[in-house]
Amino acid sequence: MSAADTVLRTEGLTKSFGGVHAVDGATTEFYEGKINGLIGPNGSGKTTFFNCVTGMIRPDSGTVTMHGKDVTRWAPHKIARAGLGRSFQLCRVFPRMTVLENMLVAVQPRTLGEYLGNTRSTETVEKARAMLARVGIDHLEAAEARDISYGQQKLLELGSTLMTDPPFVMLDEPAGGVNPSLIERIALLVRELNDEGTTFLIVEHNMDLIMSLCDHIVVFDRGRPIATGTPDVVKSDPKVLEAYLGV
Ligand SMILES: Nc1ncnc2c1ncn2[C@@H]1O[C@H](COP(=O)(O)OP(=O)(O)OP(=O)(O)O)[C@@H](O)[C@H]1O
Repeated sequence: MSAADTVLRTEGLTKSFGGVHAVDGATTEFYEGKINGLIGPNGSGKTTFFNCVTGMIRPDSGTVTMHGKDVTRWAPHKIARAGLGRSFQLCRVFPRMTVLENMLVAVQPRTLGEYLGNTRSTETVEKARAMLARVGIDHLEAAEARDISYGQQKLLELGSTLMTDPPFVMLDEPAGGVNPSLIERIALLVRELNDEGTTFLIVEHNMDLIMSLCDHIVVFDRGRPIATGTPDVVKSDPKVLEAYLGV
């Protein structure tokens, strides 16, 4: 694939914590219009990589290019404005707000009236309801977020991430702690959105999900990629087996 197809590129990305090289000179490419996956054994640096790319932590060195723009060390909100939506490994919702309110706070007020009145336009509320229906939790709109299941909270977080129509979405362990039927729903939604043009980068432990969903996979070990390619290519790479099984 050519540089024009690249949605995200890192070069020599490095982040250490004390003596631990969490991300160690990682040069990677992820592609526009694809469902990209990032996998690797525990502690291989996936979340640190994710956080460096999304601006949550500052890399020590290296560069991050998104949609052709150098976004290295940009603040998370600025990266979000440049078209990145993201979800968190540990689900982030506002527990005492209702499901619908959680969806609405994902969108900035668009008029002074909305801002001052702390209200949202009918159009925004309709969009929030439609998105809740899409992720399958519209029947829970009046419930407080803390009262719905963890899997439903993950769907809520995903729905709120999608409220701003980001062209590129990064998901950190969307299936973690989620029951199989909700995992299937997440997979279906990712596929549908991808068909509609949204690019994904998914960090995930659930190998079946990654292998069935992704077009392009990067495998991390000790803070850097050791294999890249289609699911079939990485599945049969001896370096990947070695990293996972320690053989
Ligand atoms: N804030 C931190 N302070 C110190 N060490 C850290 C910190 N964050 C990560 N590490 C270390 O960096 C390494 C990479 O961790 P990271 O969480 O990025 O890996 P991971 O591949 O996401 O792991 P997992 O699959 O278990 O979530 C690990 O050795 C971890 O202990």
